[in-house]
Amino acid sequence: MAYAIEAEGLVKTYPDDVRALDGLSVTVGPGEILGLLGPNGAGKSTTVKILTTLVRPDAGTATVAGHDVLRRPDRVRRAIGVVPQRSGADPDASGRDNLVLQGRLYGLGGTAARRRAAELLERFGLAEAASRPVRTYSGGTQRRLDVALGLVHRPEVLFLDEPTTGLDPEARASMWAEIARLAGDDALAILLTTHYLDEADRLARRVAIVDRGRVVAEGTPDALKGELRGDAVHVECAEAPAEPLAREALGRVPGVRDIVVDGPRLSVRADDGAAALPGVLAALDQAGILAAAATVARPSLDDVYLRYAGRRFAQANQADAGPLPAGPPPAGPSAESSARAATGGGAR
Ligand SMILES: Nc1ncnc2c1ncn2[C@@H]1O[C@H](COP(=O)(O)OP(=O)(O)OP(=O)(O)O)[C@@H](O)[C@H]1O
Repeated sequence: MAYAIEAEGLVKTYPDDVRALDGLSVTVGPGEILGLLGPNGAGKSTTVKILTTLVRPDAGTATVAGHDVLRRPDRVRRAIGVVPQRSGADPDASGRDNLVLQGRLYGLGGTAARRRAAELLERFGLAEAASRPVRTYSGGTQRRLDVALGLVHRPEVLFLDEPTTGLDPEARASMWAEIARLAGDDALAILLTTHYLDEADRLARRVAIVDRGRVVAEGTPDALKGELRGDAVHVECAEAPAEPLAREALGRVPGVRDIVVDGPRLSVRADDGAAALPGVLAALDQAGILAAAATVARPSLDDVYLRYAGRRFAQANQADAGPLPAGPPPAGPSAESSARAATGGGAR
């Protein structure tokens, strides 16, 4: 299969030894949405910048729409649409004028640019707002215009960098529907970065979980979740226990595996979470560890992240994952072999 995006072993170190990418590899096929999911600082934007020719990698290779990003950046740029985190629209110009200008920048004649602008205004439900200055737009309307701007020149590959950050639930849902249509009807290859687990779960056919500059797991959301046999049992302790003590106590509970101790939050897996819960609480009690709350849940992408990155997604986000100069491998099983299993061998 010819990939629309193929990146292999990307490495990028910024000044002061900030290792933003540490051997990241991804592929995206035509008509496919790949969700690049990771907490703040994981390396998602740097990946997008390399693939859109804005930043040079220190090592690794990448082709986009069949063109090498280092050797043919001009061709790559013509083949891609980019919707950056921060809107590039002129706030004082109208939505229509922004679209027409974008068309002219891509070499369309005046009539063709106006025709394309009208098409996109219609398609993205912007016809009513078309003549108003962009600064009067709501967040959702502005974001729809940003996507329309990325599509003016009919790209083959679309990069969406956190497309729904800051949008209200209704605007997010409508953006999700539009993105799904772009991959479905228009067969665009879409690389979407997000730090919303639910967004990746809903929208992406495949998800690559990025942590500290590398892909730690990749597959369909269902395959990734399906790999986690059984239920997740989460216990929130009144205060953070000593890790060896908590591990030892939980390790004695029959049928319990994949123990993660993350401050006051303890997590294990069990085939039948509800049946295991009393034993888990009793073991903690015996060890003098006071549980404040406990939940049993079917696997979520958060559990997938926890398994491969060794910490909870929200915590990594808050902590600003930050760079690791030469960090240790994540906790858990061999990320690469499991990731391959999740995708039937297709993971990179
Ligand atoms: N121009 C730069 N100079 C120095 N360090 C940088 C630069 N750009 C990014 N970094 C650092 O590289 C790491 C990865 O950043 P990147 O923006 O790629 O992550 P991200 O996953 O996109 O995060 P976010 O969701 O916050 O955008 C972070 O530690 C960031 O601080």
